Amino acid sequence: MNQPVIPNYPPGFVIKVGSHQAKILKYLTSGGFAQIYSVEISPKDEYTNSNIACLKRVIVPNKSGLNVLRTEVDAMKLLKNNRHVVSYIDSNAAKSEFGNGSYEVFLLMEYCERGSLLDFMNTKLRERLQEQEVLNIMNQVCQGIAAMHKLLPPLIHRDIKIENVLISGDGLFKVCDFGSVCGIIRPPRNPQELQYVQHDVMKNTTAQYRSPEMIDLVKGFPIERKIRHLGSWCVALQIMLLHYTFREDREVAILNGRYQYPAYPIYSDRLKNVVRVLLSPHPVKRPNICQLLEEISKIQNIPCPIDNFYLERSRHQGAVSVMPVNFSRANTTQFTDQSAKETTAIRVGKEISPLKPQLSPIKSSYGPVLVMTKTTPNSFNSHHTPPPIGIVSNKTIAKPLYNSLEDGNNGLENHYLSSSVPAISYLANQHANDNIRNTTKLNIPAQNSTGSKNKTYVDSETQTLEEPSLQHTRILPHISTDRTDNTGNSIVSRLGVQLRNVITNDSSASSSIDTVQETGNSIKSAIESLKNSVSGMANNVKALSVENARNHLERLGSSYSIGSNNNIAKPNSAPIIPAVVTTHTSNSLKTAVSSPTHSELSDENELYDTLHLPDPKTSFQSPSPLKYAVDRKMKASIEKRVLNLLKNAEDSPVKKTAAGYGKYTKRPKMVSPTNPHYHLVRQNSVSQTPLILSARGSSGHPVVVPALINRDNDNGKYPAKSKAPPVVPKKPDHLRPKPPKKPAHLSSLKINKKHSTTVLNTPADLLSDTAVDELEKSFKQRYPSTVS
Ligand SMILES: Nc1ncnc2c1ncn2[C@@H]1O[C@H](COP(=O)(O)OP(=O)(O)OP(=O)(O)O)[C@@H](O)[C@H]1O
Repeated sequence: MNQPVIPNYPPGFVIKVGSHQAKILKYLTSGGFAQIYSVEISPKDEYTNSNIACLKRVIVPNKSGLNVLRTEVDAMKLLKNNRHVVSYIDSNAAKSEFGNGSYEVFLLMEYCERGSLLDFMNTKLRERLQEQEVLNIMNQVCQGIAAMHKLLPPLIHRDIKIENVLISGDGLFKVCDFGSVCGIIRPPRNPQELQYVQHDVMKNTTAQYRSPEMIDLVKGFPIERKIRHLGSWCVALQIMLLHYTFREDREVAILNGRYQYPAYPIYSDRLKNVVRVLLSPHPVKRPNICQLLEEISKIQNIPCPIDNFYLERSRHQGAVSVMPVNFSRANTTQFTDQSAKETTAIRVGKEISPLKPQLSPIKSSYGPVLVMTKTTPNSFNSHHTPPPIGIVSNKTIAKPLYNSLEDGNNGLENHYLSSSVPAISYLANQHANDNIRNTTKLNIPAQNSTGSKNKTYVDSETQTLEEPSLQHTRILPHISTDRTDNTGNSIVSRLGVQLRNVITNDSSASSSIDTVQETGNSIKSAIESLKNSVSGMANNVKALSVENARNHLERLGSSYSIGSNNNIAKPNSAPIIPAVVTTHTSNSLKTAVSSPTHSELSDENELYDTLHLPDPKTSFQSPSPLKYAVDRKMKASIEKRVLNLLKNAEDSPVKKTAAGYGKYTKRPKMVSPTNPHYHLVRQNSVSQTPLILSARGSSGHPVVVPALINRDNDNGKYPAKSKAPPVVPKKPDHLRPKPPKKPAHLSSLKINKKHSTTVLNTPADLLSDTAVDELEKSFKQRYPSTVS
């Protein structure tokens, strides 16, 4: 969003925001797009019982920019009064005097006087966050996220990061900045959708917090809440724990689940296990937010602050809260009888079969691999440790203010498994204004007359408009008590507008896609996209471990012919986000995807592969000969390159160092007042430019966390015309920091083979030890549906 530069309001300046008068007290800061003030409001806010609030002022150049702000406001209204979400107070939008057709949006919200989690972490650079602190922060932030995931349809924050967690005066951690929220984004089904999703992910997420499925769209996982998009929080968590030692390329690390712990403080194996499971590159192996919160609470020895709404809905519906897992490993004896029955029912596909033809590719591949999720009842434990930092005591942890959202809803949360009816939610009906209604008519979710198994693809910008049954809209119960809608409108319906704009190539009303080329309408651009993506994939293969390269090969699935001397592109010379296409035509995988029986799925690898592959039958509704010709060619090319890589790798293993990955950040380094070795730097425009962490190695040389490999500038954006980011010259050996010698007491630690391809330039330890393995096993037993 291009923004005119505007002067700050002076203290004492009074403006009207909705039904409130706001007097500027102090200019606080500027976000990527906003000016932030503390203000005195009248009347006072009932929820916070305070007359001090925070004013966010944003100038947007046009109406489409206004929509983005409306999304934020709507999300805040839906989440209002949750104690772990920054509470909405009032808002309004008006035409601005700055720039023709521009608007000014004012958003009044609860004032979090203790600043952000980033600020807090910066005060802890020396002693770092202790386990109880980490757990407390996680617990509270997860509650905020849970409130979003609990909505029907659920909302995904997409930009959870330490800058977007604020701390209120009474020490509560709260999620803020809902400018990137969306519904579930299904996997792209064609180059046009792929381009759109790529664009959208780039625009709305922060690189270092992306989940693997956001980075590697080729895998075809839907980007959704719950386990599949906990990625953002997982990485945030990772940063909290590990921000001092995260050296190597982030995207590669995220994709491969590689991470390191600092040498101190020592975290418990149980917490490490949570991190380990959370950071699994495979989304199926990650817990949903309820399971995560349960586990965190157990480690803390406190009652879980929320009920498992997935499970409740399942029970309510007499169906299961399904999750695609490797059920061959699930210990069904741990389920209750009822659960076991339900599981069986799902396994044989009874519930989902009628809807199966509608499934999108990835849904088909997940298809019957469904298992009841198990949760353990909350248990109170009296001996808990009070949180050490300004965090609420356990006594104050109450059930969140979940309201009538649950009443009479249709319960099934993972319905992307059950239906792919493109949808806009009931929110659309409740919030839509005239502008949007026209669009929501196209996107309203179909629900059958029984109200069960309705869909969940709520969003989205990637939603196609192919579904005919849009007339049976059921308006679900009231969600928010606030219906003033000064600027409000349906979040999802607006996303529907954007999709329509993509499909109709109407760029006038949408902010997301600016050019015809971006919408991928022409065959040429589609082919370009495919080529670039494939090239990106091939290039990325080098950056991945050999093991991953093998996985790529396996996923290609057909007979290979070893190519001659194809050069592999230099590491990190292309975007890490590859396209969808080349795996779609694999016959062997078609078979695996189309009829995965229990026995067929008993092998983990097989399941893994199965889950990765979109169903070619459904991935492209009308495959053209041209597309397949391109596919074949590209597939052959990739096979050649990958095989070549494997061959070369066996001869001379790729030496991977942090210095070898991508370019280094150009950010100026700021020396922390408390610790000269480590720095946390907040970036403006954080949607595109993440927190840059840098450190000084023991040699005194700055060891800067590599910036994104697929970025070319500080805004994290691609150059306008460039197909691939520039290749960064290799750093001369003498300039590289020498990895310090491993302390003797750590030399016996078992290094995970998977991780061993990376040369780590940090004294920190890889903690893939047996104790953690044991804990993971135990975690699997307790959450068999979560971890395969
Ligand atoms: N309610 C609040 N109370 C106190 N400080 C706040 C509040 N809201 C925002 N801030 C401060 O302002 C900063 C920017 O706010 P916010 O993230 O909402 O703006 P933004 O323009 O969307 O930023 P970005 O795009 O950079 O994420 C926050 O990181 C925080 O430091």
